[in-house]
Amino acid sequence: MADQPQKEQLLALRDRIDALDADIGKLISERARCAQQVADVKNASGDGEVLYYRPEREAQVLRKAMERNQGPLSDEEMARLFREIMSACLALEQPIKVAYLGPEGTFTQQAALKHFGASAVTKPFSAIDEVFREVEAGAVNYGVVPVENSTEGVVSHTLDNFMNSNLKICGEVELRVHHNLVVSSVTNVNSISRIYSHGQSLAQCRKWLDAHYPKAERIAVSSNAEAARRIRGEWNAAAIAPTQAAELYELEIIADKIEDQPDNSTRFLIIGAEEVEPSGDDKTSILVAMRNQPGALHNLLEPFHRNEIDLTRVETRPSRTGVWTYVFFVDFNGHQKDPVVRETLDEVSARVADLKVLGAYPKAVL
Ligand SMILES: C=C(O[C@@H]1C=C(C(=O)O)C=C[C@H]1O)C(=O)O
Repeated sequence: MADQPQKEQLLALRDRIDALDADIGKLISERARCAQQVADVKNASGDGEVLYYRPEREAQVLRKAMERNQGPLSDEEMARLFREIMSACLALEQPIKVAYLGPEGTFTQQAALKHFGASAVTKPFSAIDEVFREVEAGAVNYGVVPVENSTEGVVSHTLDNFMNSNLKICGEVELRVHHNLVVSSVTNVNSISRIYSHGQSLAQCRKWLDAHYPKAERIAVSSNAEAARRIRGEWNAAAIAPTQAAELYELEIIADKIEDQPDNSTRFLIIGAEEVEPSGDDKTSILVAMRNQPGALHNLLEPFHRNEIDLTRVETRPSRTGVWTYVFFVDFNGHQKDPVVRETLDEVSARVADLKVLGAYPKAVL
């Protein structure tokens, strides 16, 4: 092959790719037919509402795709391809409807696409409460809301919503978050005196802004995408926004990756009405209300420690009721149906004023 002219080599390789594509196409169709048959089976045995989307099964499919992978594609790249194949297959069973904290172009939309794939029908809402309400009303199957950022900490509004909601956490998504300084076609880049963004994004770029735009006024708005939309009519304004929002609103990126922490990332939760079965590598989130007494936190955490359950997060919020002083959000490794987790939760329940399992769900795969 080495002494073949380049043109012939390329022709031969392209023939080979065409043949492989034909095989891949056939196999994908066969897979899609199987998914349709799964739907038939689910319909035949289902009394009442049929569950087409199975988060635990999807996590297993993605993990297997990564384990099988021998390269040259990275495990993540391989899983992403399978993510889209599954998304398209599920859409044959039933297109999944997902509400997210919008508007279009936000990181939450990226998280929704990353988790459900491009065949999901996604709908933006302008507040976290509205996303919860939409899922509660059954207008959509799932919702996507941000919950914590690696630089700025917790998104308290999301946690507060769980106090008054019966929705379950069905999954989590992690997203590397990069910020850009963007301007519109009417901006005079030498006289930027206002910078719009979401409060969290402004905070995540604080040092960069101090160094480069110390005099500009920083204005917090409801989302990065809203910031991007706003500057289109202001000659002296810039926005901090994700690349997607810059593209959507036809803005120019004048500085990229301006976040202070290079590994800046945000975690999102998938909320839904149904509990999720164990996938083999899961997390559980609980909400605990406690009376203010000495040793209360130790009492809560001790059973986890004794049973060797890894806590991944402990967050405190004011309870907003006179009765309880503290409310804790605790995440830990394991599924609420694992025997050791069940025993631990029973023990903890007996020690606190109230305990609610917010959900057990597959750990983020991608
Ligand atoms: C095919 C199924 O239904 C859906 C589609 C899946 C797929 O394409 O692999 C996996 C889980 C479900 O979300 C199933 O339950 O196995």
